[in-house]
Amino acid sequence: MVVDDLTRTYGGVPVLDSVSLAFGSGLTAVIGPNGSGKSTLLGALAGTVPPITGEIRRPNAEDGSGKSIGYLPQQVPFREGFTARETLAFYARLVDGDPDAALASVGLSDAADKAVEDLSGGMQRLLGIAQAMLGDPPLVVLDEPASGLDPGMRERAFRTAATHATDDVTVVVSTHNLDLVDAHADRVVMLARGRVVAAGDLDALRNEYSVDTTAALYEAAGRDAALSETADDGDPARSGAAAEDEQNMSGDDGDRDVHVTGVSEQ
Ligand SMILES: Nc1ncnc2c1ncn2[C@@H]1O[C@H](COP(=O)(O)OP(=O)(O)OP(=O)(O)O)[C@@H](O)[C@H]1O
Repeated sequence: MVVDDLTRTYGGVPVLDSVSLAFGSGLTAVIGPNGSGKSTLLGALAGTVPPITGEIRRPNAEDGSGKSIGYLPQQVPFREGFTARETLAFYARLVDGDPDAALASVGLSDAADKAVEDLSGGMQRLLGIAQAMLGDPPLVVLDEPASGLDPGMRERAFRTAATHATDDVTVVVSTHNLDLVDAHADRVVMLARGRVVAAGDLDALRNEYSVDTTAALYEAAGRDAALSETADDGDPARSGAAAEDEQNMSGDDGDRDVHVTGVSEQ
């Protein structure tokens, strides 16, 4: 999947600013501070947020007829009065999926006959993940799948997402749970103020920044982005990377505002 020069504004204010990315198969985690544009990017990937400018090219379902995108939005409005199994069965009929297998994949088999309104918030989240994955779409977009879940359930949600992310399937999740990114993600996109500040293979990025964890990467890339912004404030014509190199005179690769490996800003 390719995102090419995507810009989205609200009220004239850019929320995503010239974002270009290429997503490979596997699990990509989109991270960044509150309000950095993660949900907007995921909505754009899922097709619910139309870009103002730019383009998104998505993978198609294998035979061109199945579900091509599975999407878990931040809020899932399930219809009250139906059980978890009935809810998934409704969607499963549309895409030739198996509701019981989907419930089992997120550990909800025992809750199959509970009405959705009687499920806890976390269980509803897991049901949303199962619904997004029904029909095995080649692209699954999960907006904060671990939000509101206890540690065990968070782990399960990410494991389910990672298991689903095969050579043929691209799974994109947004999250603030950086330990789960360490444990499960193949690639990372970090946003700050609507811009990509780091993107690529997680191991390669950790190497590049000489850090061991995604939390440390988050700090380092955030610091670099802030430096770039300060430099840009002084002279908008200068790139952040160039300004930073001038500041620290390090003479390294000068590539610190955008990292290109696997998931890449193009
Ligand atoms: N429908 C909308 N109308 C107006 N502004 C919006 C809308 N959706 C998002 N925004 C603004 O866009 C910015 C980015 O929001 P977004 O939800 O994409 O960030 P986020 O990184 O997902 O944040 P969080 O981590 O808090 O979920 C915020 O300033 C938000 O107020």
